[in-house]
Amino acid sequence: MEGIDHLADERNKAEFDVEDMKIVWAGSRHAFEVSDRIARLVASDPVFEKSNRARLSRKELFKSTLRKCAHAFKRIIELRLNEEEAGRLRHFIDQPAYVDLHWGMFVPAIKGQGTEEQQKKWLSLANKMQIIGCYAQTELGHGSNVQGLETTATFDPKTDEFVIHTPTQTASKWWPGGLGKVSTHAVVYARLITNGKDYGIHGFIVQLRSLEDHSPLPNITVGDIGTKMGNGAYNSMDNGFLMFDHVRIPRDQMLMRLSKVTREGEYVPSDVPKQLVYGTMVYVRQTIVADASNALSRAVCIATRYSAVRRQFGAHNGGIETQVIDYKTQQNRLFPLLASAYAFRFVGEWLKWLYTDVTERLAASDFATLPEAHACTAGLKSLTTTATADGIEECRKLCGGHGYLWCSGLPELFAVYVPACTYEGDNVVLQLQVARFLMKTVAQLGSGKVPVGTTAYMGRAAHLLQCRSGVQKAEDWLNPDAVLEAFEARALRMAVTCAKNLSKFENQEQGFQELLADLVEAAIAHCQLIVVSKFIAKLEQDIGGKGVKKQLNNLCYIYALYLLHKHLGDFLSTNCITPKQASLANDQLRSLYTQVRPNAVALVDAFNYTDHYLNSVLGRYDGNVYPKLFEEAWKDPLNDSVVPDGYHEYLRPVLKQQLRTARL
Ligand SMILES: CCCCCCCCCCCCCCC/C=C/C(=O)SCCNC(=O)CCNC(=O)[C@H](O)C(C)(C)COP(=O)(O)OP(=O)(O)OC[C@H]1O[C@@H](n2cnc3c(N)ncnc32)[C@H](O)[C@@H]1OP(=O)(O)O
Ligand SMILES: Cc1cc2nc3c(=O)[nH]c(=O)nc-3n(C[C@H](O)[C@H](O)[C@H](O)COP(=O)(O)OP(=O)(O)OC[C@H]3O[C@@H](n4cnc5c(N)ncnc54)[C@H](O)[C@@H]3O)c2cc1C
Repeated sequence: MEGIDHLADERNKAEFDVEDMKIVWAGSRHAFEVSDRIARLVASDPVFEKSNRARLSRKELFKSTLRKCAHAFKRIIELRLNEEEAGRLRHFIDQPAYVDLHWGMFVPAIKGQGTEEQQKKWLSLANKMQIIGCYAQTELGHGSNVQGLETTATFDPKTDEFVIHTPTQTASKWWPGGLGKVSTHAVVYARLITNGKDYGIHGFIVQLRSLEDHSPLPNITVGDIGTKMGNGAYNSMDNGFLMFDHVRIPRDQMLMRLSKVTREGEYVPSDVPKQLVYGTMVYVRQTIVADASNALSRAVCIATRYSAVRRQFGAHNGGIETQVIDYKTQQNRLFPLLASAYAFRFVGEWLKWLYTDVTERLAASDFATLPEAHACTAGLKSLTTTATADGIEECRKLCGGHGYLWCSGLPELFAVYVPACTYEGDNVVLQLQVARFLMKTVAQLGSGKVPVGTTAYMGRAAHLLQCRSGVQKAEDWLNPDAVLEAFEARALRMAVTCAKNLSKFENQEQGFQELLADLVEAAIAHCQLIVVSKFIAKLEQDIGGKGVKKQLNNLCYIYALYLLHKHLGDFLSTNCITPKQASLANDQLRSLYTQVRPNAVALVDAFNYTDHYLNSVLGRYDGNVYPKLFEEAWKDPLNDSVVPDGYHEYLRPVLKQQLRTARL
């Protein structure tokens, strides 16, 4: 059976050019070539082997992670990989590690919040990994409420130093990745106190461990917070705790790009918005949105290939059974996830553009788009990670019993991914930031201030608050204007209803707390509109390749109409559409599933994932699932011996006892 492509028939059915779709998925031919080359490099290197991760103890897993990171760094230098190539290398190695926080948060925090002088000093060390850093913000007692952090940094003018201190147990840093066992340094967020006054949260570079023997420096207590969910999974990461007992650092280790403390201890506030201290989180939230499509597409690739291999029922007169992918229920669960993976890819591309744009504006002291960038990164991070985590679990169920096996690749993917709903901001807390932004925008309607960017639609409130959908037949739901109008009207009406309900309260903050659940729903409706509109905008671009646009078109409308179906209550209760129009949307959705069906396997092939990256017996490229499931089963340590360890101590006596009882 080796060498046979069990999915060849599926691939032959495709009505579009997979190679062209690979370019669209990657973003450009260049991006495709880099990804393809680096993925193969990783797959062919035995050090990056990962199929045995579940069987390693925590210590073995951690050590193997250190080995992989060291080897990766060596390869980066040997092969002179540039930043883009190094990023792909880390991605395809596919093992959470301290380097994610070093490159993903420590370095960006210094870039964003350090002065030029500080950047010169610390980045030259960090870039060569002569120091390794993490991002130490969250404490045992506070994560979401950043303003509630308790760690203090008190300026001592006598010595020109800050004294970093953990005043209570709840003030202990708790969770930072890379902190537990690896980082030599951290950007520590603490309350700045000078001349007896508390100036709130600021970032400080603090050395934690000796660069000679790696032992913690005096008055620093540091360690790993313990094993996390899932075998393998995120346990390769040393999330840590950290306590300071009056640790002294030089004044110039406060990150001083935004605000400063002078030699005399005077606090010089920044002339830019103080929220820029949150800049690293905005950056990482943007990367998390881009990454959501990776995780979801991976799960969808496994579930789609396996659904084409797996057969149940439907055999007549000894014929073959039905492929489970042909069941409409399977399609109704799987294809919206396939469409979501593509949707998140394109909204991720757009968000990257928005982030670059706001960064350029900030450099030119234009802060006008910062609130929108914050709302978009927060809201889309929340929306895409929630949908991806739920989607991975749905893919596991789509694979039936075998999806529950570790070797399906899905349990570990879920366990690694699901904390994305919490880190970089709890997903509910983040949607509430969007809700605050929306309430402000609604309050300004009619004031002459024209909403722009992703809230531009609110400027057409007069129309959107009273319009009725013109859809009369199922195909009308393929009209971008009809879809956009329904999503815009729903989002606006939900936001306006919240604003109206809010205005009934004398105390606005009390009203906000009372209406939290409705506000989150309104924020989600707004974020879904962004994703739908960016997918539609993508279709308006010049996309070449045989049949590619047609497939993307189908996926775009599956995504939109699936959301419409899922949130039908919103659309009906806001009178944006009628029950008849909802039923037509459903008809159209079923028709789209039929059109996608012959292309499904090719649409996941377009992700161009190697078997190494997928690490899934069910998602193998060749579909040769059953013999490989046996191979994996035989590798399990329980099958090392025919009679298990413990038989003589614990099984035999029980069996014998039962036998004796039966004879009596
Ligand atoms: C070469 C190899 C490369 C390898 C690269 C690898 C890359 C991969 C990296 C990915 C790694 C991922 C690993 C995960 C690691 C996880 C890390 C973490 O989790 S770090 C900790 C994250 N913590 C949080 O996210 C905390 C969440 N809380 C908050 O963000 C905020 O406190 C809040 C948003 C809840 C606001 O709280 P609140 O008290 O209401 O607000 P404030 O008073 O502080 O401010 C209100 C004011 O500010 C505006 N605001 C808030 N946040 C921002 C922001 N980020 N940007 C701009 N503006 C912001 C807010 O809208 C209010 O505005 P106003 O006008 O006053 O209404
Ligand atoms: C795997 C992982 C890695 C991490 N890495 C890092 C790191 O590198 N560096 C770092 O500093 N931190 C890190 N964190 C911490 C992370 O950022 C926080 O856990 C996260 O911000 C959530 O904060 P919390 O734990 O305080 O949750 P809480 O705020 O305690 O949330 C608990 C519940 O309360 C609800 N809730 C909280 N506030 C509100 C509100 N205002 N309104 C309504 N509901 C609310 C939430 O929705 C949630 O349901 C990591 C966490 C994890 C899980």
